Amino acid sequence: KSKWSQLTACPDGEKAWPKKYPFCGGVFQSPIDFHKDILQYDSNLLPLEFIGYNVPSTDHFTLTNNGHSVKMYLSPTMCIRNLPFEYTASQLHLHWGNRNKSEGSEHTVSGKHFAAELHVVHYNSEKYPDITAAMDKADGLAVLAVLLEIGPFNPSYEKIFRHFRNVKYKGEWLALYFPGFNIQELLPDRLDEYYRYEGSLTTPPCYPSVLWTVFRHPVKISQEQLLALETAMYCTESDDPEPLEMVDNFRNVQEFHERLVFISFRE
Ligand SMILES: NS(=O)(=O)c1c(F)c(F)c(S(=O)(=O)CCO)c(N[C@H]2CCc3ccccc32)c1F
Ligand SMILES: [Zn+2]
Repeated sequence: KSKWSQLTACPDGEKAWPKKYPFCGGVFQSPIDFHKDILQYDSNLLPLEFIGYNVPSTDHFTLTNNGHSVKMYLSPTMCIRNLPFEYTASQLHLHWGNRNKSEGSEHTVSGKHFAAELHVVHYNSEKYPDITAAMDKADGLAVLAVLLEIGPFNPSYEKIFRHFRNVKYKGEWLALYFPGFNIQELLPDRLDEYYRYEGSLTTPPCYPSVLWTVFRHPVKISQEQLLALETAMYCTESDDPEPLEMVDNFRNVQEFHERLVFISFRE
């Protein structure tokens, strides 16, 4: 990141994280780079099954800017099967770059960043009562990741992006009613093709508690939708005299020694 982007971006200081959050300097850290000599095909990796992702319009979602990402709380009726346990949805959020460098994904493939990345965070509701109890347990969380790249306008993503303009500043929140919205519209078509590995939260406290599923196929959003994401959000509060743009809110890839990433597809 250039000096300027560091100056204008949220003070991320990921190098300083381990001092305050020891797990950030520990093992099983995410994100990572997927490259061929750490990938291993696993025929037991089944397509994920989503329950309750087609949420009724009576449900509302809370969208909030927490100063380093925009997160949307999801309905607890949403869950995933076909993982070692049943995992219940908690929230979704995104990571992105900046207007001069639209390479803000967290995971990379053969060293290549994608434009942005969507994360849908779930917790193991079979073993833990809520995400707070689950988030520091080795089998506590499951995060679905979608790599985003530039292409045609994406009406499904627009259903959430158009509200981001109303939570521009840290601390702002919005209760949203979506007339019939299937969160699965945000995922790629091939739900059977994904990377799977055990990793961590990519933000402090970086607990090594995440079963990662990164879908192989990227989803396309338009240049304009991406630019709106890269320029609309601030990590500061609305009355802050020195506004800081929320850009480059992705963690750099972590060392991945003696570990394998399992893939559900044959290359
Ligand atoms: N990239 S990621 O998927 O690892 C990831 C984030 F990148 C991120 F920013 C957040 S957060 O909630 O916005 C801020 C930190 O809590 C979470 N939130 C998770 C972590 C802890 C927690 C507790 C309650 C609800 C959600 C979360 C997260 F899982
Ligand atoms: Zn994330």
